[in-house]
Amino acid sequence: MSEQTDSTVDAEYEHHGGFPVYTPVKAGPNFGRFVEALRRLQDLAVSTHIPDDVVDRAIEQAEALGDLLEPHVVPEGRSPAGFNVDLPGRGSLLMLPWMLEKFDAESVRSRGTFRIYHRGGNSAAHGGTLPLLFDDLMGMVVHAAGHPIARTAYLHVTYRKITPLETELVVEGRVDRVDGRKLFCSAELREADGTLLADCEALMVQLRPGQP
Ligand SMILES: CCCCCCCCCCCCCCCC(=O)SCCNC(=O)CCNC(=O)[C@H](O)C(C)(C)COP(=O)(O)OP(=O)(O)OC[C@H]1O[C@@H](n2cnc3c(N)ncnc32)[C@H](O)[C@@H]1OP(=O)(O)O
Repeated sequence: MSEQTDSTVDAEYEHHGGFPVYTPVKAGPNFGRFVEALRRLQDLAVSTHIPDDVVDRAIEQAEALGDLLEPHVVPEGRSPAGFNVDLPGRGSLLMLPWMLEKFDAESVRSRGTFRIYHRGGNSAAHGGTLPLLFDDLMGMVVHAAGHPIARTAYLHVTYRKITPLETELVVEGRVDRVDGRKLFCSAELREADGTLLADCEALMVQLRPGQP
């Protein structure tokens, strides 16, 4: 997405608080592969015990990669990262690398796995990675249901069972109730066979004009 300068394109944008107007920045053909290569590095960074000489070579190569990328830094909203729905995690390295499979006013559903770099204790997904999944989902739920951008006021996650790594899981959420600016949302994380792993209740609050 990039900042939109033509204010006539979306007159509704006055309702999106202080958010800038975004338009899609399409990822190039190899951008998904680039992000996946970085995710693989994250998996390896938390699951290897490498000898010092390999650490030194890895630092050299990682720093060289940083130098290659640095000149291409752009302002928020002008990178393809995070806004390409045909890529896992919409092409964002921060987001869970999941694929959207339903996005409409009724609900938003996505499917994917927690990876090695999401590992918490004893091979379960780290407890902090579930709120990340749910919070990002709630942003999409609000948008899919046709509401202006809202911010998360609270996000209550209930952990029902250990969330496994490298296992295909499904998350689905929806807006349950609207009360003025308040959108009460819920979501569940399940295994492929429907077993409930965690659920979430969130309050999303629509922003006032200019609100950050
Ligand atoms: C065409 C379009 C294309 C768009 C295409 C792009 C899509 C691109 C999507 C990007 C999507 C970004 C999604 C961001 C998702 C995050 O926000 S993630 C960041 C985590 N959240 C934050 O940082 C939020 C920080 N907190 C805040 O900014 C403010 O506290 C809030 C949440 C905006 C609320 O503040 P406020 O506006 O001053 O609200 P306030 O008047 O105090 O309260 C309003 C109502 O909510 C209630 N309330 C507020 N907080 C709570 C609470 N914690 N518990 C219970 N009740 C509460 C109040 O009691 C009040 O109720 P009523 O009296 O009206 O009944």
